[in-house]
Amino acid sequence: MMNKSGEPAIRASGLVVVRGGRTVLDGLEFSIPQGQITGLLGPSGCGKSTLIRSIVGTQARVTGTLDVLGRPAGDRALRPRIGYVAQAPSIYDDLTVRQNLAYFAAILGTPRDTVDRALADVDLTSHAAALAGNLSGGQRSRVSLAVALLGEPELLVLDEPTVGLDPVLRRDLWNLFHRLAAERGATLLISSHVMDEAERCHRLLLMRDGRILAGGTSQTEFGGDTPEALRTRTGSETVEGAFLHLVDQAKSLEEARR
Ligand SMILES: Nc1ncnc2c1ncn2[C@@H]1O[C@H](COP(=O)(O)OP(=O)(O)OP(=O)(O)O)[C@@H](O)[C@H]1O
Repeated sequence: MMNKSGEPAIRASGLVVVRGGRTVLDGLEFSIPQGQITGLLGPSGCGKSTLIRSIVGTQARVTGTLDVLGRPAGDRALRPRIGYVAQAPSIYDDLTVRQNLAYFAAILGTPRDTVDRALADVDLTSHAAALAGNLSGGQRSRVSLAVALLGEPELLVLDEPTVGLDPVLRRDLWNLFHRLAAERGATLLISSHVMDEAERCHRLLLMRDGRILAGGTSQTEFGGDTPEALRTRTGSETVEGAFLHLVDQAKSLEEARR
């Protein structure tokens, strides 16, 4: 299932994205290790979704280097190897949960038993016969996640998967993410603007205003700071504290340059 070990799952160098005349990603340098959970954190509008879309190959006007599982991002051969869950759930409201999964399984050509496994993974077995249109927001996003799990992708890219979920479901989903990494060797890239989720990740990439604030290749050789390294390096008790410390540091550097 995994690539040659030692190779990063994702590697970016000089990555730039311009949208509507604005430089939304400004020369990113980072790498993401295989088989681990990397959290992509930063405030709303900092460019997380743009970076995620670049990685899964749906973003226009991407320049620089962006390699995913050993191939250039967007390469057709990558499609079955990546599971992507966007912020808005992409499911059919007039089909049941099971019908949604069976439909996507047929398109992907995955065996039928993958449907039951994906349902169990996201804890929706008891809702298999419910119409997707009648589900809560959190349940709908779990159906989207189940669709992404069908093909047992090597890389799972999840854009804010825990938004709007209650604490119990959030915990259960994070347990699932850890099982996918530990037992199936999957690589997960998970965006969030909730800093307390950072502690649940193996590695972190912190973003602000289209730039990497921490976790880029300048800090560590192999991409991503651990939450602990970030806290230690900044003398903070929490990742949120570390983030604020780095924001202030970046601001005073900018001011000193002026
Ligand atoms: N067509 C466009 N023209 C100009 N700016 C744009 C365009 N599309 C997006 N942007 C800007 O690009 C930036 C990055 O957007 P993006 O959706 O990647 O942010 P994000 O970090 O995912 O935010 P959120 O967490 O709120 O989804 C935002 O500041 C947004 O306003």
